[in-house]
Amino acid sequence: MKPFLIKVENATVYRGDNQVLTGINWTHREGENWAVVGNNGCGKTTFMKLLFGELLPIDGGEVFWFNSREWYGLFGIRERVGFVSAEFQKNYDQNVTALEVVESGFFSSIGLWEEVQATQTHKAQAEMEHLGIPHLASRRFFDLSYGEARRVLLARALVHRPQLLVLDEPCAGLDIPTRERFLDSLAKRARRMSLIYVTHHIEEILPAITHVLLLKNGRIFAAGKKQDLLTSDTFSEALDCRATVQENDGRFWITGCQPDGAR
Ligand SMILES: Nc1ncnc2c1ncn2[C@@H]1O[C@H](COP(=O)(O)OP(=O)(O)OP(=O)(O)O)[C@@H](O)[C@H]1O
Repeated sequence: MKPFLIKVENATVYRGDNQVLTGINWTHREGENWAVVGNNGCGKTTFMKLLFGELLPIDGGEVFWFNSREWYGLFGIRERVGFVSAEFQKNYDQNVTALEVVESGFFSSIGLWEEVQATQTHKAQAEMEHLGIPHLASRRFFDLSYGEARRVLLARALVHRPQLLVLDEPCAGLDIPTRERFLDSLAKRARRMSLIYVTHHIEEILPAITHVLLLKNGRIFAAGKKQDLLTSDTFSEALDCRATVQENDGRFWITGCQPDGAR
């Protein structure tokens, strides 16, 4: 059996007084790429925060990283796991430039507290070029449109070549050409890193994604191989609607949905 990247054992997670996740058992092994799908409020972002070490389980639940049963340490996790989340968009200083945001990816920090080497600046510029945003480099991050800022954060996550990249709805707010450009660059990277990709839109699930985790009301509804789970019946039950799922050229689409329950 291949080594695990993340193993979650019996994790129950509270946020405030809300029990958001209950009894989660899940393992991500090397060579797998996962999509995480579920309705609003089912606990996807909470689950991502658990995987990134930002939230901890209670009642004896545990999370382990990189095939070790020791506490990996937040710094160790940040070094090897890239995270793209809309929340980062709010946390940056008003005067920081887009290039500086990308450079901060080398230090897994929000903001720049260490001196940036010339080679790091070149890599950050190359990453922006690759994502089609070199023209944003000297703009204030704070002034960028939502979609522009999202692409800068993608460059930030990719620049330090993480072993595992966690993306929480990375394409939300992107126009279709930008989304497809991003997915294309992600598909190329997926050969060299593992992915966990949270989305509401199954058409974003790339051929490189091998497994799907369906969350429902804070519990795992189903987890397994993509081909087994991306079906109309499973989706209808997981999302509480009558959905029609179709595959086209390695991508999946919901071509019809009646929001009146699965049955
Ligand atoms: N800081 C918090 N304090 C209390 N409850 C919270 C907090 N953050 C989230 N929740 C609640 O936890 C539940 C799950 O939230 P979460 O953001 O994980 O869901 P999600 O599946 O990512 O939703 P969406 O698809 O809408 O982004 C929601 O009911 C939410 O209201």
